[in-house]
Amino acid sequence: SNVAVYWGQGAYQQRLSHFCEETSLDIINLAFINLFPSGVGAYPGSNFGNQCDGTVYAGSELLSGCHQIWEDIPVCKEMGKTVMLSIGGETAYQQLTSDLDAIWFADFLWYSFGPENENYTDAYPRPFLSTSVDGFDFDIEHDGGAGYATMINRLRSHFDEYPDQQFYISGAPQCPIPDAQLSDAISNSFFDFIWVQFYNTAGCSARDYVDGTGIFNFGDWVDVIKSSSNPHAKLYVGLLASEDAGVAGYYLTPAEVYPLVETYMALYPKHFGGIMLWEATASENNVSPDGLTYAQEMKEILYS
Ligand SMILES: CNC(=O)NC(=N)Nc1ccccc1
Repeated sequence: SNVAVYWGQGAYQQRLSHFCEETSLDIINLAFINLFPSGVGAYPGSNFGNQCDGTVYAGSELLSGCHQIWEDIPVCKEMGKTVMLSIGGETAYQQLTSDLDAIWFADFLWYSFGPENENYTDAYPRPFLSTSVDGFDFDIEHDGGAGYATMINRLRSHFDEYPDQQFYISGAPQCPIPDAQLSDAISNSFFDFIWVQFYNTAGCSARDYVDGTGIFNFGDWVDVIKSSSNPHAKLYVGLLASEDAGVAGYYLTPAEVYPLVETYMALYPKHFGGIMLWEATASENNVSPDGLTYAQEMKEILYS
């Protein structure tokens, strides 16, 4: 099973290739396309922290100088990594106000960040030049609901145009069921991976499992997946990669993670996909007494 990490919002983070050389990482979510288009024809905005050179496409907040990323995605692919582009995050403006918006946004993401198509190079920018991402992740933290199923179904119709290539859709709901932002999309469009953020909502978190409080609801999420558009989607346990990576109190030490993973990997072998971590730099800076980063500790647990 896999270790997935978010990269792009880490403090003083190293460039992407540094993490793609990390054998413990399988899937890397580039965070984030953080601003949605203001309307059909408008560009979305992006933010990758300390990366890129600060230039944007005229009249937009879409970064146009992400040289480290366009140089490193091919390295990541050579290393066998799956590179996803993550939409959303914590920032303000993310709303799909109509199906036309959803379709425009999906087309923009596909022609700008998917496989290069010479029929569209003058109509859409190529922020990562000719290199393509392997799919799109939805980290929708508010204003979700309608529109996402339309957007994802549109993306999947584009995926179908490349039958010999694998493209993926993933989502990062909070642990309460139904997730206010993504439950409609999960029911009505095909997800390959669902990584639940079991680290910022009391009552259903991984911390609850360890403390014997609340009800860690991985099993209920398996039921959500079984009745979704893709009953075979893989479900990941989302965790914080260090004490200070998110809301205080939700971090689990590797020793605390071990029994949770052993239990749920055994209970749900068909759906258990692995572990998702927020986020890459926090993991890098969280080295255990035996010298392993948190992600390396997670990989050891998955293969124990
Ligand atoms: C998958 N997305 C996230 O995990 N976002 C996230 N953890 N945002 C956040 C970062 C720092 C403090 C609180 C929340």
